[in-house]
Amino acid sequence: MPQTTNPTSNTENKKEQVAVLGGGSFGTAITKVLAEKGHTVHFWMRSAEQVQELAEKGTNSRYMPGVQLTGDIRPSTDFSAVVKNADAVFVAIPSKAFRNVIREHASDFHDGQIVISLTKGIERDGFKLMSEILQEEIPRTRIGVLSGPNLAGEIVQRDLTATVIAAKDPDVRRTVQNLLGCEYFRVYANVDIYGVELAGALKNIYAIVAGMASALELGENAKSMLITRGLAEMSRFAVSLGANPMTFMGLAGVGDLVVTCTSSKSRNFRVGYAVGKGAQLEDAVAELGQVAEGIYTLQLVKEKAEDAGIYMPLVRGLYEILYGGASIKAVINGLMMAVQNSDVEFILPRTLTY
Ligand SMILES: NC(=O)c1ccc[n+]([C@@H]2O[C@H](COP(=O)([O-])OP(=O)(O)OC[C@H]3O[C@@H](n4cnc5c(N)ncnc54)[C@H](O)[C@@H]3O)[C@@H](O)[C@H]2O)c1
Ligand SMILES: O=P(O)(O)OC[C@H](O)CO
Repeated sequence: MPQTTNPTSNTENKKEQVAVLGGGSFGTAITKVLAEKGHTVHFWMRSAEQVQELAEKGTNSRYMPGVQLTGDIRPSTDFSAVVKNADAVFVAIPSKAFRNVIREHASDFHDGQIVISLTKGIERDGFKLMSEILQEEIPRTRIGVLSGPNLAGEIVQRDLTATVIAAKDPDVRRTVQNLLGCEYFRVYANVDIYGVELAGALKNIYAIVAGMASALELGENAKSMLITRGLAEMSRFAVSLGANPMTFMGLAGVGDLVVTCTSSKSRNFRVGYAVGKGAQLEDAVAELGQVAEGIYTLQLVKEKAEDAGIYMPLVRGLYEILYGGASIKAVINGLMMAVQNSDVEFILPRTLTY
């Protein structure tokens, strides 16, 4: 008989030793969730001042102003000490620095250790995702990625959300569900690491587009059209690179795309909004003071799509605006007047008449 009622919680409450690498907004948010679940969190930050502030006051005012962290949190600049005794390691280092940090400290990780990337970006050289970097630099570990509609500023307020752990090893998936799952944070599972990770990186591009549309007050219908065509475009791209299209139906796909394209709490959305209001890209990024991965992902995806012959009109249009000096109005007009084609190309193939 199919089960029609909710089973009781499958979350265990065993206390573990865990490590978080990266003292920015998301590293801080995940540290808070883990510490509130009772785990001992060894928290690596590169800034000695931030370590001191967290140790003395329980705050990270540079990245999470006004948020009090409680529980057994052990901040440190000593990478080796942080990683040494951890059963699982969560990595929240921006994509630009990710490989260097892992490579420099590769010998600190131990065989079979669980290492989970929280980073939503792509490496320029070779178009590598963070799980691929982990595989190359620390192949003795067990690798996974975590991605979903997870605005750090909401998680630290204990606002309800969910995420996805993608890993090949079922023990890694179960362990991460147990480590993080709680009354405000649910963890769903997937095996499509590449799809989950690509979805998290690609949605940042469309969040910039959506921020721009919001600044220009294009309307609610336009917002919906952009999100849906963004989904079509990102899944077309990911599938051509080997991801499973169904992943884009889940929290790491639609879920994350919707939140970042509709919320001014998203840094990528905010950059798009500022440019839509007339700011220069460099000024918008400087004003943000935090990472907006979509700026870099856009360049890499545009190049990759052109090399592979993948049709990505929103990516191309945004690139022309941000890096080619095109007017937003001309790009919108070009997009609206392009060949009208299939809605869902997995049902009705696109006609290649352009
Ligand atoms: N903030 C969110 O809501 C959120 C949610 C999910 C995923 N993410 C992803 O998490 C990753 C990290 O983003 P964030 O929001 O924490 O960024 P952030 O801008 O808030 O912080 C970046 C952190 O990285 C550190 N850092 C930068 N270069 C470093 C280096 N060379 N060595 C060591 N540390 C370095 C900075 O000191 C800072 O602590 C990004 O890929 C982002 O897409 C963020
Ligand atoms: O603030 P952003 O735009 O980096 O988005 C944060 C998270 O990825 C939302 O899930």
